[in-house]
Order: sequence, then C-alpha cells, then structure tokens
Amino acid sequence: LDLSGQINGQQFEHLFLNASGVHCQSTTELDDLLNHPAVGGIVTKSATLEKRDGNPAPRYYELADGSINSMGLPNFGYDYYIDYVKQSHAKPTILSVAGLSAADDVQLLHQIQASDYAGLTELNLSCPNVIGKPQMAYDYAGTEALLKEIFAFFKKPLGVKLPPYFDLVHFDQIAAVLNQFPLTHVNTINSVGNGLWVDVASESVVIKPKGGFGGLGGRMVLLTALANVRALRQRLNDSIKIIGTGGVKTGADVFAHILCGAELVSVGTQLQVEGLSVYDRLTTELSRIMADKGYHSLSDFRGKLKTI
Ligand SMILES: C=Cc1c(C(=O)O)[nH]c(=O)[nH]c1=O
Repeated sequence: LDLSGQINGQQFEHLFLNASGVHCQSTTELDDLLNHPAVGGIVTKSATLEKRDGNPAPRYYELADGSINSMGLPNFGYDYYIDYVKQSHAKPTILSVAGLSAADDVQLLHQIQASDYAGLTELNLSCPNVIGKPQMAYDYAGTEALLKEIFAFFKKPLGVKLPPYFDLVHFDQIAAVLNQFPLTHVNTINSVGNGLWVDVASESVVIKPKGGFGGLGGRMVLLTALANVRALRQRLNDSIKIIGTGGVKTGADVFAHILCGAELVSVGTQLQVEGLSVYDRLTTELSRIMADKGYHSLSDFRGKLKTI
C-alpha cells in the first residue's frame, strides 16, 4: 500500500507525523519519532526566540475522550531546534516557530532565512495559551499584514498552523487571506482554545494556568478537525497542501481526514496517551480499511468525500 504524501516536493513515505507540542520538545524525543518506521516526518515543539519554562503545572490533563492543556509554550528556544533540523535526517522535518508577537514572528523567520536550513517551516499562528496574547489567526487583517511582511523576505518553504474556525464565513475569510501567499501547507487544527474541565468530586478545575482554561485535543475535537480540513481543502489553492491534525484515535479517523483532503495526518493527544506504538496500530487499522475497499494508495480516495 502507498501511504505517502508530499509537501513542497518533499516526499513523506508515510503519512504520519506528531502534532507539534507532543513528544517533540527534546532532541531525544525527536529522534524517537524519526527512528520509528511508521512515522513519516516530524514537527518540532513551536520554538520561541528564547528558551521558555512555560506555565506552572498542572498544565496538562488527560480526559476520557481527549485532553486539555495550557502548557504556555515551554521550549528550549530557537537555537536548539534550528541546530537539530539543520542536521541531515532520513525523513522530512518541519521546524515549528511561534513568536510572542508579530515582531517576534518576523525575527524568527529572518533567522531561518539567514540559516542554512532548507527544510519545511511552520509558523504557529494559533497558540491559545500564552497569557495575554491573542491567537493571531483569528485576526484576519493582522494575519494578512504579517504574511505580507514575511513573504517580502522569506524565500524558503513556509506553512502555517491554524486554530479551528467555527463559521463558514470565517473559513472564507482566512482562505481569502492565505490564498494570496505561496504557502506550502496549512496545518489544521490546533487545539480548540479555552475549554474548561470541571472535576465535580473536588469541585475544582484540573489545570493551574488561566483559572483552568486550556486548549482541547483528542477524540472530542475530531468533528471540528474534519470540518476545518474539508472547508479549507474546498477553499485553498491546490498548491497549498493540508496537514490534518485533531481527534485522530483510530484508522477510520485517519481515513476520514484523508477523505476530507488531508495530504498527511498528525497525531497529538493519542500519541501522548498511547506512545509511539499508536503509529503501528493506526497503520494497521488504516491499511485494513483501504484493503477492504480495494484502495492501493491514499490518492485513490484523498479529498473524495461524498455529499448527499
Ligand atoms: C505553541 C503553543 C501551544 C500550546 C502551549 O504550549 O500551551 N498548546 C497548544 O495546544 N497549542 C499551541 O499552539
């Protein structure tokens, strides 16, 4: 079976990546992912200019049907991650970056442009957990202005990580902005921002930052993730590929993401819960579904969701 995809001509022999933030903060974790046969490529934890400790713990909590997190962008800083992705790796790498401001974003991309890194970069426009900072991608004019400034000097492959949208007009608006730029890909969705879990027994929230508000992931966000992959596939130029992220727990979920138009699929919460063996299980389950349907490659059904 051909389970490959490609972004900007870079071949991912296997469709699976990690969701940025999960199992990707240290070089040891990144090596673990890259060395796993059922992983096709990796995304780093979003890097900020300087190393960050992030928010106070508890800042991640596993729920029956997903997760809530308010990590606060803990990472070892830009230099740590550019040094890692600059090395030659057997599989494609995506360097994720997240400034704490538009000016930071521009600075980070200037540094990447000046480096000899030639791989993929993903600008995270959707971190919901930096206290006091809005999710840039909900500001359409701000996103357009930022991307205009970036593409005036950034000549390397660039994609963006988006938050979920919940209104067809918003899909139209963000697509109208993104279609103006030579983006290699869009990674959708980031966590569903500012959910709240209440533990009834203790009558308390379960994470410390922001009074318990955090980004939602896992099975509970699958329907929103599928909607965002599908809506953006229907609206974005064909040259902009989509990495489907959000809610993947089974091979059927992966199949659904591809049907909606995803080129590749990321696993976040379920990777956190199950470990690297999740990729072997998902590969087995996806392969079985494809074989039952007589499909030999992802391109046999990618983007071919039927309507009724
Ligand atoms: C980069 C910060 C993010 C974080 C975080 O570090 O809190 N959590 C998410 O669910 N998504 C993010 O984009």
